[in-house]
Amino acid sequence: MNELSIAGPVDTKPILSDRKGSLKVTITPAQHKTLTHLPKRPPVDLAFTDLTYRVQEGRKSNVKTILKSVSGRLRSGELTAIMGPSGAGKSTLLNILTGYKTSGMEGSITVNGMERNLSSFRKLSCYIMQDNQLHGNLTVEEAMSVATALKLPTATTWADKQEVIQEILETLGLSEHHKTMTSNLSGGQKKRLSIALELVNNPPIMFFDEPTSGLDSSSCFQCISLLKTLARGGRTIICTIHQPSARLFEMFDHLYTLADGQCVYQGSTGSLVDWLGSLSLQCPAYHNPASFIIEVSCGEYGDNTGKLVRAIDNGKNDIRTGRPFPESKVPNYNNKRDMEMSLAAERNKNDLSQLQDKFADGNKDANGNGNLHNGILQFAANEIGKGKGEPLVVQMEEKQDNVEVALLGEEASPRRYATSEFKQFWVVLKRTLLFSRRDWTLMYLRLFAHILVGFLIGALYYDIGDDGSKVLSNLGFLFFNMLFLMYTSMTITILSFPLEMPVLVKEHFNRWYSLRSYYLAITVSDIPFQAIFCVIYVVIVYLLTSQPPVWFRFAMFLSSCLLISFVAQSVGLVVGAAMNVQNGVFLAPVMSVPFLLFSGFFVSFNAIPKYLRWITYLSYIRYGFEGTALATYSFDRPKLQCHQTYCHFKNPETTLEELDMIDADIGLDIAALCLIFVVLRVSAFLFLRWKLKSTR
Ligand SMILES: Nc1ncnc2c1ncn2[C@@H]1O[C@H](COP(=O)(O)OP(=O)(O)OP(=O)(O)O)[C@@H](O)[C@H]1O
Repeated sequence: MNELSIAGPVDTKPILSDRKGSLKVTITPAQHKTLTHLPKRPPVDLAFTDLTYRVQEGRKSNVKTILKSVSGRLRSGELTAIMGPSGAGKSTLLNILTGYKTSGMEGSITVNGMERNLSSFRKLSCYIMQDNQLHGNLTVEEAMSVATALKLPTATTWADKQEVIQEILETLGLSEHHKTMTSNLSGGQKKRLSIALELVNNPPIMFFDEPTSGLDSSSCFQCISLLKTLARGGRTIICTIHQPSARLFEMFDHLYTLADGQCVYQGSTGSLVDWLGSLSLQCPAYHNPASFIIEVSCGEYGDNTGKLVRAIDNGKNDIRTGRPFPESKVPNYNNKRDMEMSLAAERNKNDLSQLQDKFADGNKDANGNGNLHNGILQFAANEIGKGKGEPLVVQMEEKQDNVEVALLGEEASPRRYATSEFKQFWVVLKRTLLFSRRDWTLMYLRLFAHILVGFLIGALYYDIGDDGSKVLSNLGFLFFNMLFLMYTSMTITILSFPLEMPVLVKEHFNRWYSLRSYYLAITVSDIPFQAIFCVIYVVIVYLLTSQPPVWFRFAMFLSSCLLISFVAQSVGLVVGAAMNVQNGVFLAPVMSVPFLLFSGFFVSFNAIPKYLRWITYLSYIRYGFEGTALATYSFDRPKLQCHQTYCHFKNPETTLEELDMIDADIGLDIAALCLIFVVLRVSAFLFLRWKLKSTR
């Protein structure tokens, strides 16, 4: 006999059997799950009035208006869908509301009736972008630990953080996957993890860009159910969505529809069909209302956009309330009954939030979802009917006060981030070191390449270091070292760094850490690995090629090689920060060619035309090559051995004269490399900052 056990929200334990008695379904009561350990945050209503957004296209005079004086109001405790045909301006509106885009915008955005302060608003909100942007090399648990370490105040104890993680993972159905690598999660699980990470500090406003994209219908349902549960907990949940199924559509509380940058509908999803009908736009029977409004917006039933925009006053009206807004901070009730009704609805939201666990669990069962949902709504409706009017005035006033205090508190706080910059640096550093350890390409392939090439070079130039007849080959060896160290450290950074960008954009925007802490952490994190690989390579080639066995010469040789690899890594960072992988992989080697040509190996300094000599001063390869050449041949090195009748370069000074390095100073070479290193690292930071701003 098959037995199917469903951990459901129902308190009874019915046993269902088919007629033959072959299937037994046991519904066991679920654990009571609530997000009780999350920090308390105020409910937030967001309103925007006469919002216009313009971009400049091509020439300066060509201005395109994407949003045309739209208004709207998004309430706490509601799940809002922003819908519209492709190109209507949904993502643009979302980007403006989140504060992701700020330039080119006109109009007003208010938070709980007060003009939005972007800085404090960003602390109250989070933006979950379409493509999840997760680090694949972390387990769910590790990702959550990083989020709690960065997003919760440092004073929060380890045990409390663990409680928060446990609670969120359980509520979002991820606890059994806590050891799974993020890269191995399914699409729906990745989406839930993205939400879980942002839920850590319990932001009262959550924005989602197409949360259901790429998910199958069951995962879509789970995802929207989850968003609805979050909304029922008093949060303001706003998402853009492309034509949801009728089942999904019903789950949204509030619909905001755009067409050609204007609002064509704002109100409850349930009122949509009637409202369109009142404007002589009859939704055919059994037709999905979501599809119908999109078809109407696309002009499939004639040009109705103007009519709809006028009827809804471009978003100033709301079909539910029929009242214009934004409303004043203290609601302007017409009479006592209006006030009581409104407050009862407010309280009802709180009642519903107590049921969020039941709703969430119910969604796990694809068959039972709808009924459960209706059941909860029915329960809520009954609760409204019970009329607990008298104490509500006090409740509401308290809520108003709390909102203001909380918002003012956030605004008054000078801190942009929950933790100190040092803590951010430390957490990001530990996370980056963990990635590096797990990244096969970054670690083991790189180590293998250094050892393999080291032995290959050692075999090719075996024992030539002290042979007066092979000095030219030895110079070739010195130059090749520069080439190898430069390319390995540069390309790995060019390839890996741009892949980090989307995660950086998301986490930095959602106030996980400052760019400075992040940059410092990634700068520091790769230095030890690069240093170890470089030391291994240099030891192998130095010994196999029989370079002078003198400690101070080895130290100078190694220092030059280390600095070259650090500088090349910095070039990789600049290129990786400024451009994408394709452009970087092509441009960085091409841009290195002049530096290689002017390194002093192909043409000595005096032979270079005077007007081109300045390039040699910029060539870090020159300083590295000069450093290793001086470490090998300078400092009164005794004459080399000569096994032939005549060795022109038997005297090391002859080699230095030939290279125009007789007066060169290794101290200057090392100082120049250090200076170039610092300049490049600062430039990479500035490029990164510019890139973060320009992507917005
Ligand atoms: N920087 C820009 N320069 C020029 N046009 C832009 C720019 N950004 C957006 N647009 C245009 O604005 C319009 C709205 O874009 P948006 O991405 O907001 O649409 P959308 O409703 O989200 O579309 P979709 O559903 O296809 O993602 C589109 O016509 C788009 O081409």
